[in-house]
Amino acid sequence: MIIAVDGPAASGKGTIARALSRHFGLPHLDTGLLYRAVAQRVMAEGLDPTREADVVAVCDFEDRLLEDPALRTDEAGKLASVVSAHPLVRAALLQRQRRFAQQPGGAVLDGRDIGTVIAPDAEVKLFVKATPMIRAQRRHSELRAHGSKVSLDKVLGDIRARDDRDARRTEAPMRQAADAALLDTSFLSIDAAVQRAIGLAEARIANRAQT
Ligand SMILES: Nc1ncnc2c1ncn2[C@@H]1O[C@H](COP(=O)(O)OP(=O)(O)O)[C@@H](O)[C@H]1O
Ligand SMILES: Nc1ccn([C@@H]2O[C@H](COP(=O)(O)OP(=O)(O)O)[C@@H](O)[C@H]2O)c(=O)n1
Repeated sequence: MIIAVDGPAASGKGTIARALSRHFGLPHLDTGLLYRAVAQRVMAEGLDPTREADVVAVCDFEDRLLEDPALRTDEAGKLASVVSAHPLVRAALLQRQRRFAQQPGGAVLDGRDIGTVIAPDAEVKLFVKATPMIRAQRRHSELRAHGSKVSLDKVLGDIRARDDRDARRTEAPMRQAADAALLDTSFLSIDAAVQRAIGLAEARIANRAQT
């Protein structure tokens, strides 16, 4: 069984995807980390992120890079959304994600285009959203907890710019798949959002078993 969880920054999709992975006993891939890893290599090697061919050249990296805490910074997230707009960068990361999705027994993946491009046949698809201000507050607390002094206004501005870039790009833009269930976490606690996601997933699974 493949579970696809998509949505914008700090909507709670990673929290939900990890909880679904535990609940159903499936391996989980945070696909945003792949783009963050590419961004990290672009920074480390002093490359120009707008030069598609140069970025493609750093798309082949080992899994252990995904554990680097530097990938979690705001800069890496922002640059990830610049490099992820290049069609050839997306193509270079596609098979890695499909292989993970199609492993025997299934998997949970979260990102922007899992339900639309990576695993369009996923049995369960969720699109997680929350208002930009609530997402900015969540990301702001997270960054503050890691020692950043960034202001809420700056985080909100970055989130809006990233939403815009991710939704407007021509290749695999962020959007809700036609058959994805929408989950608005704006006014839900983490526990409530997770319970709602498990309920939606189980309803989908039961529904498919009947048809
Ligand atoms: N429903 C929620 N209510 C409050 N905080 C949440 C909720 N869901 C997630 N968070 C917190 O918001 C931050 C971003 O969540 P995360 O799951 O990493 O989002 P995403 O993967 O969409 O970027 C984390 O600090 C997480 O603990
Ligand atoms: N499947 C995916 C996942 C992430 N991304 C890009 O990678 C960036 C960082 O993704 P992320 O999921 O780590 O970001 P957060 O939602 O955690 O802030 C996004 O803004 C997208 O531009 C993508 O294009 N496709």
